[in-house]
Amino acid sequence: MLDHSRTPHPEHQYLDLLERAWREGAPRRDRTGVGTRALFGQTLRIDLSDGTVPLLTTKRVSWKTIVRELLWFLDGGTNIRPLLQDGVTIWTDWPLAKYRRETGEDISQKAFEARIVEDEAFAQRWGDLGPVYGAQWRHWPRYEPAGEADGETLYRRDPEGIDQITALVRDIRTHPSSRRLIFTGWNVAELGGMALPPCHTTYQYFVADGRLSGLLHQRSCDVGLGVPYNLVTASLLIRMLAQQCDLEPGEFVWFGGDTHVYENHGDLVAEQLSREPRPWPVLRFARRPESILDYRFDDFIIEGYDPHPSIAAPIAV
Ligand SMILES: Nc1nc(=O)c2c([nH]1)NC[C@@H]1CN(c3ccc(C(=O)N[C@@H](CCC(=O)O)C(=O)O)cc3)CN21
Ligand SMILES: O=c1ccn([C@H]2C[C@H](O)[C@@H](COP(=O)(O)O)O2)c(=O)[nH]1
Repeated sequence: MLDHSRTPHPEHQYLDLLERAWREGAPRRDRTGVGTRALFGQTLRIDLSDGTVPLLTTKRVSWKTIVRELLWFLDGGTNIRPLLQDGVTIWTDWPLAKYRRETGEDISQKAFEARIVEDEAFAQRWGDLGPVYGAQWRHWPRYEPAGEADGETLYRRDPEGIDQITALVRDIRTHPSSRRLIFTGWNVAELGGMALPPCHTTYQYFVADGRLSGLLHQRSCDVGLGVPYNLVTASLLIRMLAQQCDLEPGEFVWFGGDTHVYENHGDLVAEQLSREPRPWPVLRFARRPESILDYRFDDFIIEGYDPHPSIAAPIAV
């Protein structure tokens, strides 16, 4: 293995984490039954001020998938249909497993995905993940008193709920020194209805010297597969928020809770640690959209991404 400790490329922080989790992580029998090696409470610090984004170069990471997923979150989406219409299949496993379990039908992933795309009613019934990220970010449930009956107060659910994203942009603009610039998907009351409780749990922002920094608390971190996506999502958000609030990007601080490598990712670890990082690409925006909710796929221009080839690894469901 190469010595990743001496060179300054920021990707070495990720590679070191991958290596340490694999070598020193505590063996655990996890929910999926696959088994992991886990560290607890890990930090990465990534400078975004030069316009770069932490798209790993020691394997190809599909930034287009990440952009589409982020736009789906921001649109309040919780059904996999719009993702599949854009060719994004990373969320199919959960609805598929549920469908197979409840119907006993041994449908292939391809056939299931085709059916979700073709048949809207089928998608309504089987494509929803419950009140996951999009629902909490844009429509956190709120209840208002709606009269009384039999001496009990009745409550009506506000159909719009609380839009944490719009509120965040407003607060960054009006109160940049606030210590409450936070949004979260961790709605305790609704965790039970989610296909998967949020992994990239809580986002916090900080403005100083005209720069916007962001911190992500990720409670559960699949270092091999999920973290490379999560680093990009959080960085894109910082860039979008900065653009909307007329700030420059600052630093991205990643904080991982249960930070694990799956036992079946050994080949990925060995292959990836044998590779030298290349310069990170730069993100440019094609325009300045009206609001944080108006970004389109074509607004994201990634320049200078020249990664090593992708590395296939199994996902634990
Ligand atoms: N065990 C696990 N790890 C995760 O990272 C994860 C979950 N579950 N469940 C929810 C989401 C879904 N995410 C996923 C799902 C699949 C890939 C994946 O297979 N990525 C491949 C390429 C896939 C593609 O481009 O279509 C990769 O090489 O990164 C990554 C993240 C992240 N999350
Ligand atoms: O954005 C994501 C989503 C999921 N993950 C990983 C982390 C874990 O390996 C699983 C979730 O399982 P839990 O038992 O709910 O923790 O998915 C990720 O790294 N990033």
